[in-house]
Amino acid sequence: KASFKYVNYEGPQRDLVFVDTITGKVAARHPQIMYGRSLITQDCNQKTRRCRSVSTSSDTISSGDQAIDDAHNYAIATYDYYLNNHGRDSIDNAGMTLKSRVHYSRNYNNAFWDGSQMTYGDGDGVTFAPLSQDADVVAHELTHGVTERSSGLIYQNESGALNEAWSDIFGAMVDRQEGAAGSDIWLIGEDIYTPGAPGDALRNMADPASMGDYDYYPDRYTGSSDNGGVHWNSGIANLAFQLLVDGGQHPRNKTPEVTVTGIGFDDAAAIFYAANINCLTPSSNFASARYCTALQAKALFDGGQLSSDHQTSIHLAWDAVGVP
Ligand SMILES: Cc1cccc(C(=O)O)c1OC(=O)C1CC1
Ligand SMILES: [Zn+2]
Repeated sequence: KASFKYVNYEGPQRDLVFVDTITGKVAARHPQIMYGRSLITQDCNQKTRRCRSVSTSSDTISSGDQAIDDAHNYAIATYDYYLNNHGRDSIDNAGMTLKSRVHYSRNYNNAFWDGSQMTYGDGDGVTFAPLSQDADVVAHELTHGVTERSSGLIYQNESGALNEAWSDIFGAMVDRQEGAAGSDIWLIGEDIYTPGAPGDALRNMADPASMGDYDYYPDRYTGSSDNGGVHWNSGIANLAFQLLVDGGQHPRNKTPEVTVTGIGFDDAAAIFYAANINCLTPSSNFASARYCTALQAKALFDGGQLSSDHQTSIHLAWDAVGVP
């Protein structure tokens, strides 16, 4: 049976979307509300101020500068991902203009969301190539904006690791939409990290420890570096998401051995998106993430058999990474 319920997302336009309660996917959007992408992409020309606008096109561009084109075009891809899969109209769910700045500073090995825009360095050519040149990086930065406007997860310690993980998770989902397949989906920054050394990545969601990150809650980092390990402990939630999608066991044989039944990309992403906008709060920790993802599985799939199967998989995925 296919039943529909309309979900009234918050936001000035009060978007109305119809969610299929069996699949959890957006089935239809309110016909009267117009959706239009709005973008501004700027070239900072290796400076950090007075960047000049190079495009305000709502469609893809080909300026000849790959850093500019990728920042602009991957922002469009990320906007489309959130609208088509989750019924969200931009970062604020009210059509906010997506602002990006590229060629920021000199040899800048960084990309960041600053509360109102995405900014990408060119990298130093050794550690990083220009950082907008990977779809998962652009979607990662834009998702920091989504998280800031929804759960507001504080960027330190456990809430900060969840903030980072949600950005990697939706970065992977957009990478997949743009053509990544198989294990490449789970590599973060693979197109821009160490351009001279193929095959590595900034992070690996399916085996975080292979890139030096944490993959098991009892072993988590509890120091103060990296804002309390936000880019390191994110591996714990990243791995939980990958196991929820694909099924299987922890890649480094933890005891007790846990085997997860996968539920696929669409349902896992719907549940994690709903947790961010409906349940997680600024100070949520890993235990809250377990609670919220299980709760949203029940809410999205209406408490039926599919819902209980999904809840079982969610609990096993968090068990597998040692989250209580
Ligand atoms: C390269 C970099 C440095 C510091 C913070 C971030 C950050 O945005 O958290 C960052 O970008 C990423 O992690 C994106 C995913 C590759
Ligand atoms: Zn980040």
